[in-house]
Amino acid sequence: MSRYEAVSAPSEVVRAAAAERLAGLATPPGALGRLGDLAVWIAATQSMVPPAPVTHVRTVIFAGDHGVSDHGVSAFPKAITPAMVRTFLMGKAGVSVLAAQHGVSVRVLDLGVDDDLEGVAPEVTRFKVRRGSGAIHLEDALTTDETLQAIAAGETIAAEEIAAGAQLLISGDMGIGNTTPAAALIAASLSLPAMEVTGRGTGIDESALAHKMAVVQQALDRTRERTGDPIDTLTALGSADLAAAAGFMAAAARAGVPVLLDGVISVAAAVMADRLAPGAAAWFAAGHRSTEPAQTLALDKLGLEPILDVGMRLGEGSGAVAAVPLVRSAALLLSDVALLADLM
Ligand SMILES: Cc1cc2ncn([C@H]3O[C@H](COP(=O)(O)O)[C@@H](O)[C@H]3O)c2cc1C
Ligand SMILES: O=C(O)c1cccnc1
Repeated sequence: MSRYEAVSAPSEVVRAAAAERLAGLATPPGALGRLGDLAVWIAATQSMVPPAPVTHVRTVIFAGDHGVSDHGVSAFPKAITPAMVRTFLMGKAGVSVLAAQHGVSVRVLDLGVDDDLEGVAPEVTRFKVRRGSGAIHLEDALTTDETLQAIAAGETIAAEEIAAGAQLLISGDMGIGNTTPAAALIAASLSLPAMEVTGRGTGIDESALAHKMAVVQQALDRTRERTGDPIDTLTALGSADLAAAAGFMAAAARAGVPVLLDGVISVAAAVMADRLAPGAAAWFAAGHRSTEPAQTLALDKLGLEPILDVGMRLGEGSGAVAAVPLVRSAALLLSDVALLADLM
């Protein structure tokens, strides 16, 4: 199936040329630290040395509800999900404020919110697959057809964002309960037990955390035979919003457009994208480290070191958007700092 075709990495020749330019800048070797690595990565993804300024950054928030949210895994009720979709549309969410400050566009899409979102613009629900997903410890999240529909939606959305000029894409999330399927997808993909991946999400207490771990473990035990395949894994343990985010990232990588990852939901989608399109992770950078344990475990597996580590655990794409100024600075340093050889 073509969906599982490997993705070629950013050009090694360009990467080497970018590394050579970095080494020749009028700075001591290594003095730019991780900004230097980031600059080399951006240049390689652009296939351009020096890299172009990263002006067009676009965020897509994939919204959806999760059957598990009725089973004591979150500190909040699922009615928050449609309320937050309306808040993104008003430009008043956490990510909205950061994105406005940094000149990043935000588009929110309802893939599976358990509400008909009456009165919102039709383009918000254009890709809706269903209302809510199955409670993954008891039943599959989706049917196979729904998973394929959601992945295809994500691919279309990526193509639209790229056609609109995106040089860097961010996937954000909104959906009460979504840290549970995100942890389950990461556990299934990395062969880890629930105990290692499950975190507090919106801030559950000790006893709710023990219960959430049991829910994740039950979901893993229920589906163990089917998680060798990424589409089956998304059907069993994911959701429409997570499958669409995975399709979005896989399509970005195939198109040669870099993606800046956010917290545990975004990184779970990235793990799935790298399974759907092996090698896709070479097109991803990690915006920040979330407090969710699964996110760090998955970033290690993908070989990614987060840019920021400031204790954020919001989701929505916020940690990635907060890192955008550093990505921009990295590209600009590699293009605009003098070469030491030109000074002497
Ligand atoms: C007001 C509010 C705004 C949010 N924005 C993102 N999330 C984040 O928290 C939720 C995931 O955590 P859990 O799995 O514990 O429910 C998701 O909605 C995620 O997008 C929010 C959560 C709340 C309550
Ligand atoms: O890691 C995240 O992005 C996250 C953590 C908790 C709740 N929502 C999102």
